[in-house]
Amino acid sequence: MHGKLKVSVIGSGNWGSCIARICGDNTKNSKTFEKEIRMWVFEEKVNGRNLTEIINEQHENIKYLPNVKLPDNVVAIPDVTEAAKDADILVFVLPHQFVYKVCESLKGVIPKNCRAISLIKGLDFRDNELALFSEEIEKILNIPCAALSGANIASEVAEEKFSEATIACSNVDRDGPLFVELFTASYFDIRVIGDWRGLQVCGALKNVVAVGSGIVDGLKLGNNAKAAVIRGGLVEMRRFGKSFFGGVHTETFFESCGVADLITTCAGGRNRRVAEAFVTTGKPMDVLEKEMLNGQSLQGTLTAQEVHDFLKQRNKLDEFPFMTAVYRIIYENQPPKIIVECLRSKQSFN
Ligand SMILES: NC(=O)C1=CN([C@@H]2O[C@H](COP(=O)(O)OP(=O)(O)OC[C@H]3O[C@@H](n4cnc5c(N)ncnc54)[C@H](O)[C@@H]3O)[C@@H](O)[C@H]2O)C=CC1
Ligand SMILES: O=C(CO)COP(=O)(O)O
Repeated sequence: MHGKLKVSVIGSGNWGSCIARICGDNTKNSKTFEKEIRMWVFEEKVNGRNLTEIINEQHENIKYLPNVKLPDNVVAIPDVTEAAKDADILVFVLPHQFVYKVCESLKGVIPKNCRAISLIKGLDFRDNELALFSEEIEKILNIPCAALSGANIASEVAEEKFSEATIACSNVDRDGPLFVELFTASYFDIRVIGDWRGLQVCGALKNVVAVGSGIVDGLKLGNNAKAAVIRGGLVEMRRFGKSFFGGVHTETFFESCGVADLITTCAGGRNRRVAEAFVTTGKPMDVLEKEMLNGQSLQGTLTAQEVHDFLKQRNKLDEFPFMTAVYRIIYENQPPKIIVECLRSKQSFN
C-alpha cells in the first residue's frame, strides 16, 4: 500500500451525513486512512446560505442531520469531481434516483485502483432489467464496488444507539477488512458476507414492504396485521431475489440487511410514516413526501413502481400479490384494505 487511503463520501443526506461522521471519527487517528473525509454535497441554499459553507463552519448538516456534530475532518465540497478526484475509496450514499447522473459525471475522474462501496437502497429499472447499483457503479466507473446495508435508521445511528450492518462484496478477503475498519464503531457492528446481490435486493424491497406496513398503521389494523405484512413481504423479497438474480442465498435474509432492516423500517422508517399519512389524509405520496420530509427522499414509492413495471413486463404480477397490492394502492387508487386481503391464504374449508 502506497501511503494512506483517501476516502470520499458521495452524498450528504440523512444517512450520508451520519456515515460521513462515522468515517471521520475512524480516520482521525488512522494508520490506514487519510484523516480528511471529503463529502460531496448537492449544493443548495439553507437560510440564505450555501449548505456547504454552513457544514464547514458549524460542522453540522443543519438540514439533513440537524443537532448532530460532524467531526471537523469531514469537509463539505459542492463539486462532485473535486470531491472524488484522487480518491482511493468512494462511498456512494445517495437517493437511488440520482445515482446515474452523479456516476456519469465521475467518468474519467476516478483513479484505476479506486474501490467503491454503495450504501444505496434501491434498484434501477431500465432496458427491461432491474440493475443493482454496486454493479452499475462497477460498470460505469470500471472499479470494484461492494455494498453496505442494514437495520440502520440514521437518526438512531447518529445518537450512537447500537446497530448492526452487513457488508457484501465479491472479494471478501480483499475488501472486507478494509471496509470493516472504515465503518465499524462501538455502536455500529458489521458482518461481512459474499452475497452482494441478495443484500441489495433486501435493501431495495424492504422499502416497499415498509410502505405496506405504513398502510396497515394508517388503517389502524394493529400489530398482528403488521406482522402478517412483514411476513408476506419477506416471503416475496426472497422469492424475488431467488427468481431474478443469480447467487442470492436464503441466509442473507437473516442478516441485518434482511429481516432486521425490514423490522426497523416497518417500525420507524420514513416510508412507513409517509404511507400511514397517505391513508389518514388521502393526499398523494409525493405531496406528503414534500410536506413531511424537508427534502429527504422516499425510496419505497419509486421502488414499488420499478418492481411493478419489471414484474408486469415478465407476466409475474400474480406471483407477487403483496408487492402488486402496494403499487395498486399508492398509484391506482385501489382501497388500502387490499394490503391484507392480498395475503389471505387461498385454502378453502368448505
Ligand atoms: N436515512 C436513513 O435512515 C437511511 C437511508 N439509507 C439509504 O441511503 C440512501 C441515501 O439516503 P439519505 O442519505 O437518507 O438521503 P435523504 O433521504 O436525506 O435525501 C436527500 C439527499 O438528496 C440530495 N439531493 C437532492 N436532489 C438531488 C439531486 N438532484 N442530485 C443529487 N442529490 C440530490 C440532497 O442534497 C440530500 O443530500 C438512500 O438509498 C436510502 O434508502 C440507508 C440506511 C438508512
Ligand atoms: O433504510 C432505512 C433503515 O435501515 C431507512 O428507511 P426509511 O427510508 O424508510 O426511513
